[in-house]
Amino acid sequence: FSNADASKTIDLQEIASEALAEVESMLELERRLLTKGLIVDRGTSAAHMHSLMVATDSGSKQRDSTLSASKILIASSLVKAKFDWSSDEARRELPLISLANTDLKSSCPDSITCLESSKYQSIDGSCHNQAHPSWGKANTPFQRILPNAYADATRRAVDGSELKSPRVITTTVIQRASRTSDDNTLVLMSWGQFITHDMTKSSSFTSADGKIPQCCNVTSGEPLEPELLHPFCLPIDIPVDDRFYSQYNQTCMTFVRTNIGADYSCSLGHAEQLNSITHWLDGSMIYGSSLSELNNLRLGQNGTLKYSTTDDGKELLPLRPGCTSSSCYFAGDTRAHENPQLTILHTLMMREHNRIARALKTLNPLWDEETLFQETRCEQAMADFKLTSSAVGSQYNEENAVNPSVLNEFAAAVFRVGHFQVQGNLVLYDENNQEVKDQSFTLSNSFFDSSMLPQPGFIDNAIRGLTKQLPSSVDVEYTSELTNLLFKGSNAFGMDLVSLNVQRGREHGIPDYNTVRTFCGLPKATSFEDLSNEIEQQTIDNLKKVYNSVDDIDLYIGCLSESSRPVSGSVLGPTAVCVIANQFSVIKNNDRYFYDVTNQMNSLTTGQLNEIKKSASLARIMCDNNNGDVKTMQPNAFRAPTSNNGKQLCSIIPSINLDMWKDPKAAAPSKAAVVAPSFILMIFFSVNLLLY
Ligand code: HEM
Repeated sequence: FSNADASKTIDLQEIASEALAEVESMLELERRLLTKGLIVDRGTSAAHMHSLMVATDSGSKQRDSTLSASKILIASSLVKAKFDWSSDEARRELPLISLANTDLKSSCPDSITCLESSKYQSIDGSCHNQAHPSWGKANTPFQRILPNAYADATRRAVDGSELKSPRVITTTVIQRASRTSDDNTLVLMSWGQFITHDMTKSSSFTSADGKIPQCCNVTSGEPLEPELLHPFCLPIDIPVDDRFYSQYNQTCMTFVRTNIGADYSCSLGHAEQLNSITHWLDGSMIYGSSLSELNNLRLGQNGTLKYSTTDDGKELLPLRPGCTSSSCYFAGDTRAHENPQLTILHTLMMREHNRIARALKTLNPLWDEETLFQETRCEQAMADFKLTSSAVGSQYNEENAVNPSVLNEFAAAVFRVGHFQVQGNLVLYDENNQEVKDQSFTLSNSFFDSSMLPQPGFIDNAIRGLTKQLPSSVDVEYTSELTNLLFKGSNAFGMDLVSLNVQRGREHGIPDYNTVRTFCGLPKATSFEDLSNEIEQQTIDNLKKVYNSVDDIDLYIGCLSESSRPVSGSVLGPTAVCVIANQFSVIKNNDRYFYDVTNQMNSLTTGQLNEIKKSASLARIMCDNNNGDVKTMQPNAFRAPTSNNGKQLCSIIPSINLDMWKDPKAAAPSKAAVVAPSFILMIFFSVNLLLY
């Protein structure tokens, strides 16, 4: 090793055996906890709903990956300790130690082989880049802009002490929501969530039978005794005098760590959290991230997706067989029914897919089911979401491509700032723009409840609400529906999303705000006062109460605090804009299947590309796929209807001319008719977020 003490030697096999034994004893502890019932079971309300958000269908695969990575991680720590390496030395030296000749070899991820270059992108996101087939694949690790900031199991304050409980950060820094945006509509928020669910899902560790460990004593509301704590638990302390939870005697909020994965190089080194869905903007929330999910969603007729119907024949998402709960719909992402607006977006996209599949069938009657499905999968999303791209499209160069994976800083901290836009009360409007009082609802009463969707008028009234109601506007102001009542179900209290976000960032070892801010080109702050250009004084005063040093601020909290002074033309501050722009640029520029790439065998024709750029819009999707009563829409649905974005009749909002996809040979798709299979989801949104 380049810097190791040559007098020290290590027996790697011995270390491997020690690591295997340590994981075995962890599993033994888990078995004992399970027999005591320390798992989150159905019906335990907030914790159960949270587990729906963070558990995954591929749980057992992820569990195996986590256990394997844990063995490698433990072995790495043992080697680091033996050589007395600093974190920097360990980061440099450990990846040089191969595990090929040890018992840990079987813990390394299997390598992936690709078919010859494929016309359609794979459903699990693999093989976009033949030389790096795992890039962007589901169940592979996040990447990072900056090295992780672990002290031990989480991040600590710079003086080595424990950081204050995330709940104390919430109650000190976060204020009650009171202000709304002037010019955006609530669909901007919902779209942000929809895009998130295309790109990232940090799934929590589950037991062998797919259940999330319970990390608090559910009877007393207190922390569990240490010997009863599952090794993947990292519960959040709630102070006894908490302004809300004290009335329910809750001093503990359950929290389970994210699954991890090892590097494909099969060497020692740190582990990284896994993204359990494809990293690409490929519509995985519509189509799933695995073949089994996709097969379960396809109808197998004319390229369409499965659906259920209302009494009057309107298509809704398909229903899980035998389901009796209030959230029985399924889509490509398990979080689809987390709130009714999100379920509506999923419904619109499923309808749009089926609308396009039927239109392509009419245009090209000889296309078989598979061709219709694949062409629609590509075409639908491209047509649905107009991206800002150059008029001449872009070029993909495989040799220069870099890893496009989702950034851990983005997923575990920065993009979560979108939560501030959430409204606690959702207002629905009828065709006369009058509130429909008996259908308007609060978020806390509708988490994972999509039973309203089949009600007459509900979807159309909700579409009008989404495109009329204004999102909450101010950074450190949150609705209490999220900070006290998240996933409350029928209980009196729920969880706190801000605490979960802060804890998730620390658990993922996300660097502090000042470090990332400096990476983004802002001056490094040496005192809290140095933040005054980006953060309001009142917020700085509150930050000082909960952080000892300006180098301790959680990235998510720093980015939230910044957005009271957004960069010109954006709703976000400079650090958030920098990380988000970095993320979308890396995903777009390294995707062979991106819709506007013009130099691939499967690229769109110029005519098709122009058609999409000219005419694709969310307004059009809403016009085409509502229940029949939405007759007008502002052309830019993300912006409030104003004089230069006034409501128009749906009939005059531009729509894509699908004749461009007519296959001249009719019997089989010609190259010209093969649509570059990439999705256009994000820039539509991110441009709004960054620039508006
Ligand atoms: C009603 C609206 C929303 C609710 C109830 C909600 C709730 C949640 C919850 C419970 C988590 C997981 C927390 C954890 O345990 O780590 C989460 C994660 C996340 N949310 Fe939201 N969210 C909403 C809207 C949004 C919006 C509008 C955005 C962005 C514009 C967003 C971005 C994210 C991101 C990036 C993650 C991390 C995803 C991952 O990697 O797992 N969310 N959200």
